[in-house]
Amino acid sequence: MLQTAEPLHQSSLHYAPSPSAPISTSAAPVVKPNPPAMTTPDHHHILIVTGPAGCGKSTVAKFLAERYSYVYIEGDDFHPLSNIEKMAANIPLDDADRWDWLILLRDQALAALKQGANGVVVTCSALKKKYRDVIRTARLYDEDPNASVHFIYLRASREVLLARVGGRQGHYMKDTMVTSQLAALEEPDKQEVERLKDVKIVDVSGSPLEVEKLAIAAADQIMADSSSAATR
Ligand SMILES: Nc1ncnc2c1ncn2[C@@H]1O[C@H](COP(=O)(O)OP(=O)(O)O)[C@@H](O)[C@H]1O
Ligand SMILES: O=C(O)[C@H](O)[C@@H](O)[C@H](O)[C@H](O)COP(=O)(O)O
Repeated sequence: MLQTAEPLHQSSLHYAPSPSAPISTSAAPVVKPNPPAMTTPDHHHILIVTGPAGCGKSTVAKFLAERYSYVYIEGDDFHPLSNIEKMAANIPLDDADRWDWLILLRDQALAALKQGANGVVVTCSALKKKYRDVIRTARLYDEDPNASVHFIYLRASREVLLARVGGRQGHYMKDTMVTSQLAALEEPDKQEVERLKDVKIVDVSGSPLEVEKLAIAAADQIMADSSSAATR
């Protein structure tokens, strides 16, 4: 469901059930996962699943939210109607269209933690570094000293994006938008990854099951790093 930007209310959040089976597509075999390695109850992670349209943000984020019993926030649900109309008309958003949306997603994640969520998974393309920086400001507004923002960037080729956006039914974002998404994209570079240490890059060219495994590895690493930092 799409909704215009509005303050957080319970119905806009998706509380995931306890960790259980992976979310599977009809094509993917259902394989029992190993139990989550660690869910670090003392740490409240905000996992932002990023990348251009069609890379698999919603698929991966739903899966992670279920696995770790985190709240799932679908970024597309928080666009103002004007943004949806633009994208549906094949007009790329610009910076001015995105700022309020990014701030809203940041605040929705913080509000979910304040309401008692263990952690939060948010989908947000966050195509440019300055957009990720807006979300990074969460720590300035956060009352919880154990909360932290992490980005899981889903890397995919143009061909993969085109195939996945093209294969998706009923979404306002059409494959004609992939070119503008890639033009705007600033992949997290070495400096951002090594200096800020809050980005994990996941290759999403494989099958849903392969991607699930890589996403779990990235999230488990985030949680392990937080635990070891806390004990230092
Ligand atoms: N690893 C994968 N392999 C094949 N298809 C995938 C994979 N991940 C997602 N998809 C499919 O690709 C389409 C786009 O995925 P979606 O999660 O909606 O991406 P995004 O949220 O980044 O736009 C959906 O139809 C989804 O089922
Ligand atoms: O699922 C998708 O296809 C994308 O998430 C898509 O809906 C769009 O990329 C973003 O919602 C915001 O737009 P920008 O990526 O242009 O900021």
